Amino acid sequence: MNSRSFSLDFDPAPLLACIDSVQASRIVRAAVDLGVFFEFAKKPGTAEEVAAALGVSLRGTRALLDSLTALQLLGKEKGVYSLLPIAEALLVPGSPDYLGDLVHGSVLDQEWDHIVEAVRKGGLATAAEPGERQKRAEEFFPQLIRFLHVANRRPAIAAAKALGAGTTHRGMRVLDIACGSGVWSLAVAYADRDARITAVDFPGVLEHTRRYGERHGLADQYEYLPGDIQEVDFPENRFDLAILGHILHGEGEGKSRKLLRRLAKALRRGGRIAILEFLPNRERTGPPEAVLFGMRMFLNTEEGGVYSAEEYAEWLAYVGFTKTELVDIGYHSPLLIASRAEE
Ligand SMILES: C[S@@+](CC[C@H](N)C(=O)[O-])C[C@H]1O[C@@H](n2cnc3c(N)ncnc32)[C@H](O)[C@@H]1O
Repeated sequence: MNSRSFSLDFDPAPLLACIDSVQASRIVRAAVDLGVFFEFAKKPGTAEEVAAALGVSLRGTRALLDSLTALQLLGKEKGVYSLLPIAEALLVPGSPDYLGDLVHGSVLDQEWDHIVEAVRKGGLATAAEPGERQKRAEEFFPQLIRFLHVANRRPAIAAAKALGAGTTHRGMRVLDIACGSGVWSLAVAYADRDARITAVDFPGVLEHTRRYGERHGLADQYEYLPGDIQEVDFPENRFDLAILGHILHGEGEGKSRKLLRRLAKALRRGGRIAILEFLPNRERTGPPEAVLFGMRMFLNTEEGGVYSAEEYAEWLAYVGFTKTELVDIGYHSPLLIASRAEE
């Protein structure tokens, strides 16, 4: 017989959370597939009414609707369920910020199924000719920027405030590098009617940027510079602010440093660089979102990775931006503002 023992000398929660983590996404995916949010967009209803409308079981509908309520996507009062604003904006098909198709498994997540192979081989991303890189980007990024336009919108408002848009820094000339939807510069344009934005991205993505600008009534503050950020000519000595929102992680150290050197020339006296990035600590032991994002970069890119605030500060100092300030904008990606010390 074994000796008497029953203790567990550690907290199993970190692993249990990993094992359980699939639940929420599968519940939301099922609700999207069954048309639950579309049904509630017509009117609130009881489980009985929704089950009848969707032609599915009452027991399953109750479990699903209660789960969605616990996940804070539906409200429930006296047995009647209704969409909360988050579900109305993000999960009803046809909404401008619809993300339901992404919950359903998207191009953004395909690489995770090949993680074992990637770790064995040292990566999955294959080198691409410049034209091919642009083609891949123009296919992949329109979907990602739809997600980022929602995820980054509130942090962008906080960042624009921290950058003094419309207050201490009126009428800034802003270069939004690899702008995607333009979410970070749109917040600056919204805060300051006199701000002027030059948006840089691949031409096929800039078509989307233009539409976001129009949607928010801010398009008249924009001009566009299409091309590869590593090759396009930036006008020299022209800008007050260069925004690098979630781009350096994909470029990796060598290309990021090269880009920063070119941006330093594009900025005029007093100009600043704003970096929005996942920032792991230097040992890369946390925060978890930042470190795990490094795994995503390993899977999706040839050279990308995550870098600490100290590493970015070193790269920035090398191109003359020796003053750096880290601002908490209530997000997994803080705002790093860099300027030249003498200014
Ligand atoms: C992760 S998204 C970030 C978008 C936006 N800055 C944000 O934070 O929401 C990366 C963007 O960089 C663009 N991009 C990536 N590599 C690029 C390159 N070499 N030249 C131009 N744009 C590029 C993509 O098209 C995409 O819009």
